[in-house]
Amino acid sequence: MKLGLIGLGKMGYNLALNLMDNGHEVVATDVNDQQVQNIAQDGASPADSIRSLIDNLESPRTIWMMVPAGDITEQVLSELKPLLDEGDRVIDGGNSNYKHTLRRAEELQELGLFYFDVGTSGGTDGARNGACYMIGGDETEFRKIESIFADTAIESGYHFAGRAGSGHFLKMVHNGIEYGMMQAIGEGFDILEKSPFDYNYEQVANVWNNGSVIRSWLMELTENAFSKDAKLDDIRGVMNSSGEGKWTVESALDFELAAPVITMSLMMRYRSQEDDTFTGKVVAALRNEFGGHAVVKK
Ligand SMILES: O=C(O)[C@H](O)[C@@H](O)[C@H](O)[C@H](O)COP(=O)(O)O
Repeated sequence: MKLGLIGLGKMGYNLALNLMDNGHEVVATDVNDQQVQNIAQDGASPADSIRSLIDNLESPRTIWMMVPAGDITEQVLSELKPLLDEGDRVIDGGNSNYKHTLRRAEELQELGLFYFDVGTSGGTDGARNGACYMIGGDETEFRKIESIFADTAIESGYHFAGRAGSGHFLKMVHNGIEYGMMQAIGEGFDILEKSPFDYNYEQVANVWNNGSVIRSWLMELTENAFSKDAKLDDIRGVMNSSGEGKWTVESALDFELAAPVITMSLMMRYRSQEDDTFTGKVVAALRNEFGGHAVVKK
């Protein structure tokens, strides 16, 4: 089918190529003109603005947004809304907070538009060669555009989860799990690193990928990383985060349930942003006060 794609970053560009490989016609735009020219050379119809993208599609239009979650998604949507006609469909393929998705879906519904939240996993390689989609929205309408997901997903790699919001909620929890799994892998290698043995981490990850209980894509990526830099000497252990883990923990708190692994993984990411902590200073000072225990001076 013919569809519009807004956002030609690492994910969007690869998705455009994937869609075209699978016989879909893509009208694409981005704030970066160079990316628009590049994708035109790769076979898409270039649009120099959102308005021109809309003008190049017939209603009911399908517009796939592959832009960063938050303010940018909000801006693109407010630019899009007045240009769309009743029955048009908007897909949010970013990692949006599901609460924002619920609000946006309602706002679009009032205008007679359909909103699909599509949590997309698998990174840039997935976007290019077969992604994993977690999809929320109107089911009848979803069935009309199902082919764009079926064709660009890995085999059995898309799931219609239910009403609007359910796709992004599912992706959020997926990412919470991702935090916990990565933290556990990191801690395991840290214990190996402090051990009296001299392990080769690439080989360790490799053997764990062959038949062990913890074999996984994350362990394959671990193996890749160690194959490039045996002790990861070139990078610092600063772990950034873009929100999904925090929202997962917020949901657990809202539901008053225990999610200690995901919560601690998130806290460890925050901790990694600081070289020293005030908490540590206070505890060290207290040990010194009550027991005369030594403190490490600056
Ligand atoms: O499933 C995926 O492909 C990932 O979850 C991806 O969507 C996520 O955005 C990044 O891994 C960064 O997430 P953090 O910045 O929160 O670590």
